[in-house]
Amino acid sequence: MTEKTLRRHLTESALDPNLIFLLEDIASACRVVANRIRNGAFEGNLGSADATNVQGETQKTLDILANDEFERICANSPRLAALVSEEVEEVTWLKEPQAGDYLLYFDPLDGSSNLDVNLSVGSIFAVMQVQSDGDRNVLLAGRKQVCAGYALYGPSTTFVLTTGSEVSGFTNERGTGDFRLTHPAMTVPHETSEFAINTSRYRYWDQPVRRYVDECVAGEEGIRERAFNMRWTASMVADIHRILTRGGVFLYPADSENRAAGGKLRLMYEANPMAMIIENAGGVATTGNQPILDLQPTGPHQRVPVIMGSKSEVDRLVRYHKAEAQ
Ligand SMILES: O=P(O)(O)OC[C@H]1O[C@](O)(COP(=O)(O)O)[C@@H](O)[C@@H]1O
Ligand SMILES: [Mg+2]
Ligand SMILES: [Mg+2]
Repeated sequence: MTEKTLRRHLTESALDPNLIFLLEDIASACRVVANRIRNGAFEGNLGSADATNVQGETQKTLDILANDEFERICANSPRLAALVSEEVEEVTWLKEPQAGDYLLYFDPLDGSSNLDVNLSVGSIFAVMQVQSDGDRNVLLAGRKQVCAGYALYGPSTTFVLTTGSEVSGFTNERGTGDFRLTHPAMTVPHETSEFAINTSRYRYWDQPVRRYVDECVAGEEGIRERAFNMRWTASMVADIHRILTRGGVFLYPADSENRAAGGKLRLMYEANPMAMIIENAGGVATTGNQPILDLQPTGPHQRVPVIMGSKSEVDRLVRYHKAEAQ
């Protein structure tokens, strides 16, 4: 472990000072959200709010509070032009956009069904840039992300960030409140014997996903000739953090039940940021048929199929999808 704080890590980088400003605001928002979650039971903030979001999902009180904290804190950033949040239908414009201004995409609270049972949740974010003066197009492909990250509110609060190449993990220190670099240069091992998928959806799956999972479950007797383990936390942040730490493959594929909606997870503030992190850590992120980061978005709340993690397993899943398509 190094003594380096997130602030030092950012100020020693070659990043635009306005982006550093924004990233420090995002980290502050995550710190505040962590406290709101920790004190949720005392402040009467567990449970559902009397509202649904743009995806028709019941909002938790903390979904709304977390969104408000992100908005309140990040609105300070002088070159932040717009916010795209899971919890807000319309894009929130903060200023007249100028080329190079920043666009923040975020899922303020991910895995919020875990809140009431005191399991891990997180926040996910990505930053892109306005392409030209006056351009209000926020539907940019994930390859244009200038940075992406997440906070995991688990036994400790962890902040994971990539600004282009390396993926760095910071742990929030009680007392000082600093995020300290505890996991430099995180990498996803290429090989793994662990998969993550909600297996209660087996009846809806397409053949390539069934084939893959059936072969894993067959263990030593099957064609994989080894035992596989399965983990599913129902919080993408927690599952991806485990995969960044010890490898694995995460699947929320298109299936017969969610296909009409495009999938389950949202492209702009779930799939894209996690895909950038996984790719920069040496993993692979795909819909099954194409790299997530190459998708041309069609809407700010678009849903997509997601398969990401250790290269050898994701490559295998892509092969199974190709074989099915032939
Ligand atoms: O309940 P399911 O179908 O297993 O879905 C779990 C998935 O849904 C999500 O909770 C969606 O995120 P939100 O809580 O932000 O809506 C992911 O984090 C997770 O991977
Ligand atoms: Mg989410
Ligand atoms: Mg959410």
